[in-house]
Amino acid sequence: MEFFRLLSRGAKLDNADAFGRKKTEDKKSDAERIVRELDFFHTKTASEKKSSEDGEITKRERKPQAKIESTIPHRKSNIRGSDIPQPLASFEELATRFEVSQQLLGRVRFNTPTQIQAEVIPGIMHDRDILACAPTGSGKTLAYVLPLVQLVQKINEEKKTGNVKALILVPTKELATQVLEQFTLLTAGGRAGVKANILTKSLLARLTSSANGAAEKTKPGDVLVATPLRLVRALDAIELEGLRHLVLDEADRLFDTTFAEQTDQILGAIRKQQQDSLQKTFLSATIPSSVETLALGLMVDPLRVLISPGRAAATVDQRLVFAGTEAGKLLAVRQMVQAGELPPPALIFVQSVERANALMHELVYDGVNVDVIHGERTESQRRAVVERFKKAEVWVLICTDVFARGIDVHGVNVVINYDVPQSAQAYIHRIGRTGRAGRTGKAFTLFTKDDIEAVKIVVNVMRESGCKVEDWMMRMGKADKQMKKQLKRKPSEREEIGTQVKKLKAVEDKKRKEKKAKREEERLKKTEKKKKKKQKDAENEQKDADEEEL
Ligand SMILES: Nc1ncnc2c1ncn2[C@@H]1O[C@H](COP(=O)(O)OP(=O)(O)OP(=O)(O)O)[C@@H](O)[C@H]1O
Repeated sequence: MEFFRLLSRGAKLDNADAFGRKKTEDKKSDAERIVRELDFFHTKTASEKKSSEDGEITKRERKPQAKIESTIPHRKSNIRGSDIPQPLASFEELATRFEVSQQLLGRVRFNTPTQIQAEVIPGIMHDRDILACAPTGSGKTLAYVLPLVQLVQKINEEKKTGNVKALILVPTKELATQVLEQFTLLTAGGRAGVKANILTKSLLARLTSSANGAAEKTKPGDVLVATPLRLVRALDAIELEGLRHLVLDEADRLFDTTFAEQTDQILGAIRKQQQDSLQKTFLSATIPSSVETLALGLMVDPLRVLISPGRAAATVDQRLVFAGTEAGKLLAVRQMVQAGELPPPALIFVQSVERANALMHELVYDGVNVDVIHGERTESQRRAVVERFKKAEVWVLICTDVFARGIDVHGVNVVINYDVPQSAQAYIHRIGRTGRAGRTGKAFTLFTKDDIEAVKIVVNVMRESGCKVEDWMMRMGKADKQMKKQLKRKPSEREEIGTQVKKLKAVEDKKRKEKKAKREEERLKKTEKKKKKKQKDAENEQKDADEEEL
């Protein structure tokens, strides 16, 4: 049973009303009921999987459901599931425990695994399904890229088919590029016997013509990194038989309303074509309980790794700034620029494309080295902007939520939420663009008197993350549930950015036009005067000539 059909009956908890669900229904019991019905990957029949630690091959019967059997409370992370593998103390340990080659280990640029890597890497090496939640910037990408390179290398050594062995699904093209970069690094650009590709427009075209017999055979690569919409278009052209690993990076985003239908189609196609058992890894810095229930329902005997769930990265210093009005927000940003409180690289998040463009015009007017990224820019424009931002050719990047997830730009110092984000998840991901990989960063959220409800959500995250919360913030109370849903669905209505400036400009323009008209009038008068004088002179000359003749 496809999860989308089930979702449309009620498990799409974040946007339940859009699916016609009664508001009063109990989310949790609904999701649990759906999970009971779900058998997406036919996992209820016991399947045997290989597991190899210390070179030893063991056979294990996989269990059908998300059964929490043990927890290890002494670990800093909260990891649950049966037969929990030992965490990884060092990358070197991979050589002895899982026969990972020194060449591959040599390409890892770090000495010690992060907490999430310590748990997820052995989990994937043991062929376990994993649901992982860990803060932004904690190294979740390497946690799956490293073991997958090793495992796919092994598969290729045994039998090279050219089919996809590992599929990585991500919500944006920028994130896909970033993930591919990690694969490229660890596979030495494909020289290590594993070829990774992004599903680009041109690869999609080649795959489609090759499937239609119109062009020579094209293979997608051993590892394919794709965004949902493009992958849906490629489904008929890709052989998924032999697919052994599936990763949903930013899993909660892939299950939300924007992508749910496409993710469902992809999972349906995998189920149809893929014969062997499939190892699944779902990760995000935010996994709401509804998504957790749903994800666990798609897994077999999963490991659930929860590191500071629902919290923003502890390395981000979070501040709230009351700006009074929309015009006050612009003024606040201008003051920050002048006071040097926006050391580059910096990101400014707004809630819409129009607002991103408007804010950019304002800051360009002030001489700030700024650019903009949003969903209405072309793919090549987006790529170029990210490149320029990474090279510090752009100091301040204004973005919509397209840039909020997964993007890892070295050393972003400050994130400004020019518009208060619409959910706790959006807030956590946006501010997580700074304070990454152990570095510190600052996040400012500007708000007006109309943002009080949305700010309550931010205050709650701040409190949960252990941030200093002032008394006045505590007195705001909790956000209303209904309000939260409403906010998630639709951003707040706001006065246009730069309205005040526009008014001033309009007055100036009017004055300028009046001056110009006056100058023109004077010029015309002068010309007329000159003309008349010329005419008079000519008449006088004629008169003189006539008199001389007489
Ligand atoms: N073991 C490690 N030690 C130090 N730095 C690391 C380690 N592993 C990864 N990093 C670095 O940490 C940064 C963040 O990693 P990554 O982008 O994978 O984070 P993430 O957890 O996926 O974040 P997000 O939730 O925002 O997507 C990257 O620059 C990466 O190179």
